[in-house]
Amino acid sequence: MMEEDEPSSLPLGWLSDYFWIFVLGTIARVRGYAFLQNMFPRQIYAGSLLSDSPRHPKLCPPGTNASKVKLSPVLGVPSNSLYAQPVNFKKRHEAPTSSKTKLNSLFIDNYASNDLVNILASPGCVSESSFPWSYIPLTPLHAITSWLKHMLWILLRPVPWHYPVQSHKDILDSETMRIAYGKATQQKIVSDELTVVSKYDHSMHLREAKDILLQMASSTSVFLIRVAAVVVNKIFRHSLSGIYARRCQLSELQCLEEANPDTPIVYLPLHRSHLDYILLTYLLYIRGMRAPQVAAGDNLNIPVFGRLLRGLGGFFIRRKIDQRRSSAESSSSDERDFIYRGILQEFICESLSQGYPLEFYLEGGRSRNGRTLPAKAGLLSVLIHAYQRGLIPDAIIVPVAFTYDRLIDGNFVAEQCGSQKTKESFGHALRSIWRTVTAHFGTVRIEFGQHFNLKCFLLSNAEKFGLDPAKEFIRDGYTAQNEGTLTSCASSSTASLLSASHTDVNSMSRLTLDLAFVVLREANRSLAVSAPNLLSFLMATKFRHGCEESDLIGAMRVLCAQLTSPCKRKTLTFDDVHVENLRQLCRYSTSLLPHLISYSNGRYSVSTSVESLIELNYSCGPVMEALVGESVLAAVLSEELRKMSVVSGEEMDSIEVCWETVEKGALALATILQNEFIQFQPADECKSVIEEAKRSLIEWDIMESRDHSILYRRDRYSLQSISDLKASIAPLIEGYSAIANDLAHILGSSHNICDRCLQRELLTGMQSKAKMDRFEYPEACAKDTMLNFLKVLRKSGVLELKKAVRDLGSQRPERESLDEQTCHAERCPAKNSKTPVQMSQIAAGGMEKLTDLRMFLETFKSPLIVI
Ligand SMILES: CCCCCCCCCCCCCCCC(=O)SCCNC(=O)CCNC(=O)[C@H](O)C(C)(C)COP(=O)(O)OP(=O)(O)OC[C@H]1O[C@@H](n2cnc3c(N)ncnc32)[C@H](O)[C@@H]1OP(=O)(O)O
Repeated sequence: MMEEDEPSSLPLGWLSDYFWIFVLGTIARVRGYAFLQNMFPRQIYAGSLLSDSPRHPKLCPPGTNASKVKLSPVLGVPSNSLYAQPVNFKKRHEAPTSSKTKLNSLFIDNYASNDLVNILASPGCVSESSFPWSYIPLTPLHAITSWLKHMLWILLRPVPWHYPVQSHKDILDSETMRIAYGKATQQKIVSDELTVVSKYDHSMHLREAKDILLQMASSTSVFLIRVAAVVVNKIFRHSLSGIYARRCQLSELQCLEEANPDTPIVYLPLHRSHLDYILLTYLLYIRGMRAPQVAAGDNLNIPVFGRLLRGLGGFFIRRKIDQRRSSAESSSSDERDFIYRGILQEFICESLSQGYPLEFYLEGGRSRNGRTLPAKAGLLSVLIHAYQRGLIPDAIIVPVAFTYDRLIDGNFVAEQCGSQKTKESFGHALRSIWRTVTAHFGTVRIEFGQHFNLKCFLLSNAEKFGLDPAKEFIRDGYTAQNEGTLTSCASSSTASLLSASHTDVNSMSRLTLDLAFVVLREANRSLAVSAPNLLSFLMATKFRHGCEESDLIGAMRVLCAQLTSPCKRKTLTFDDVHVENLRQLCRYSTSLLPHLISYSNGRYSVSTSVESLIELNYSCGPVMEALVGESVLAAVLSEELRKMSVVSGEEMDSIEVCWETVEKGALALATILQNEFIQFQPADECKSVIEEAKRSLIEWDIMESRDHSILYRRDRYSLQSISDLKASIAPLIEGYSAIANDLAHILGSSHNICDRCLQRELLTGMQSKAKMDRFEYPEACAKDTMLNFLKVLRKSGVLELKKAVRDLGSQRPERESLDEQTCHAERCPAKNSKTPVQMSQIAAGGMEKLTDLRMFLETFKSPLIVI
């Protein structure tokens, strides 16, 4: 496979190194070194300058003398080639520090293992063995030719598949659309109280369908993908040190695609950055695989870029499928946009049946808190439906996860502090590109989770949800008769966008959701943890008040050992966990997050502004998720220990706690935190997560297992570990507790408040408390924390939402028409508009539940005294 990838297979033999070396070697002898060096500035990195061995470059960390030896202008030479710079270059290239200074190759040793491949570098880039170093002066020219070859290598990658053009006519005339037109007509009859439908109505639906399809459809162009791949490579080699993927996973995917040409691959990545879909398409193109069609929110359909994305495989979908709907809560059949749903379903089914791979983001958008979001199952239901209809023989589901050392999209702090999301626009896109080109973001790691077959999943899980696998998922059972029931609301085998509301089709929708959770959990499991993640986690929990470097390195070693232990098996983006390497990684991570963490005189410290802490919390995400079970268990355990010490009133060497009590407390806390962590969804998964956490704590020697209890030694290590683990969820507990208190206050005095006002009041309340230093963890004042807790309150029957429809068409004054549903908030934006509002109020018996919840959360706030 690799030989095939070599750029020497290009029709560019005459550009070979040796040809140029021969021609220019002669010139060099005549004109001398200086001339060539001035002509071709070269790219040399601080780390590699100190290297005298290409395999083991001796790298210099930032802050030391050597890091002041910086780059000259960037030519875009693959960083691998820099290994070979001879030591004596050091003196000649002491250039001043610039913002372009990269630590690019600083940690290349951490990544360049045999198992990993950097998809930014072509396999044939210069290596020591293939280049005669006696011709060192010609390196710049060599760099240009090898750069050219690299670009051509990317541009001329073999494309294994012709991308078929999708026939709009077939979609518009399909059986599904016929049903959709019928349903839309019925809807019109009911809403307009008509008795007859004119021909005009039918052609109106057809026109509407055509418009929707035009807005939605992609038109993949191989030429555009080729050009985009070159541009992507060029841009990201400036701003990233590397994009690493596992060789074995890539080969496996390639084999999978080659072996199953008729079975579409469905990529389901976690969504962290706009880079996700760019890198995935780039990677697949570079490896000679089919580029997928990617579901993009229609907010990205902006001038110029919208067209470009279409050509690169993007198709545009609404973020809210029924825009006519006034709220997500109502799902009466009247408000469903059947034509849109029909087109979306048919478009996806048609692409899948033509063999296009599909990519979409189950979370429905980028995570704002660094953790995995709950799934939205609409598109997944279309996939299952396409299989049920026999349009595809099966589908290969591939969970994907990206780890960024530093997020290119900026951060989500403003949104978390209550600002509106910035609307995508042409200018915004240009600014983002500029930011990307002019800054450095470390490395990206792509991990593919364990792939599986859709058919296999459905057949083996159907019974769990009371479905008959033979009836539902044996393709041959699908007949035109079933098609009839597609829209008849009766059959459970119709989990599609056009079928009965998924709230009615319980078993099927639960199975679909289960599939979504399996994918998200698998992607989450495979997510690699980077050094900045680890550093952020430690600085946000254990070392909030700063620490000595040696303490940090010690804690990081323990954390790495815990995460890679047999019970966790997390992947780290680096292999070497020796002290010196960890020291370098910490400094490197600090250089990527300078506004959050600083290092001076051997001490690390954290910026304590609310904004910084929120951003730091984002960066902790993957570690928090990996340890969430242990953290919940630690919180409950520490409360039990505190209670026991109070009761006994004496210091004991060890304490035995009843496991059942601890487990019960942990499950209750996990249920409250279920919207924060995908690990606790669905609720019946919580128990296994807590069981697994128990095993981890035992394996890490923090506690011991007895028959029905756990033995806990009161030594410094155990107490400190419990306290550290608890600290990772402490901001959430503090946030929830503050919201519960404020809510009792707000809804106690004003019984009705529109939901938006409630959210705003809660957030501003928390923010003003944070300003007055009333929070131990100010990052608790994040919008997502508040929204997630409100969801919990609604689910547990504390709060209820009521829709208030304002009838402003009448002549009555607005206040009267609102009746008792008036929002009492002073600044209610909906007060003077016709917007229907959601009113939040305490449900019957909700106040008591809220009080219980407040008391429960309060118990976890008391700190554990570490002896
Ligand atoms: C070479 C280098 C360069 C490469 C350069 C590449 C560039 C390449 C292109 C760019 C590409 C950009 C990519 C950006 C990335 C995003 O923009 S991410 C955002 C867009 N994507 C997504 O959101 C995908 C996931 N979301 C979904 O699937 C959502 O369900 C939908 C379809 C958007 C609808 O969401 P919604 O309106 O909130 O409604 P939801 O409650 O989910 O349900 C809608 C219907 O789905 C069905 N449904 C939902 N849940 C279920 C269930 N459990 N069971 C059965 N049916 C269900 C039902 O029919 C339901 O209707 P009702 O029963 O409620 O009436």
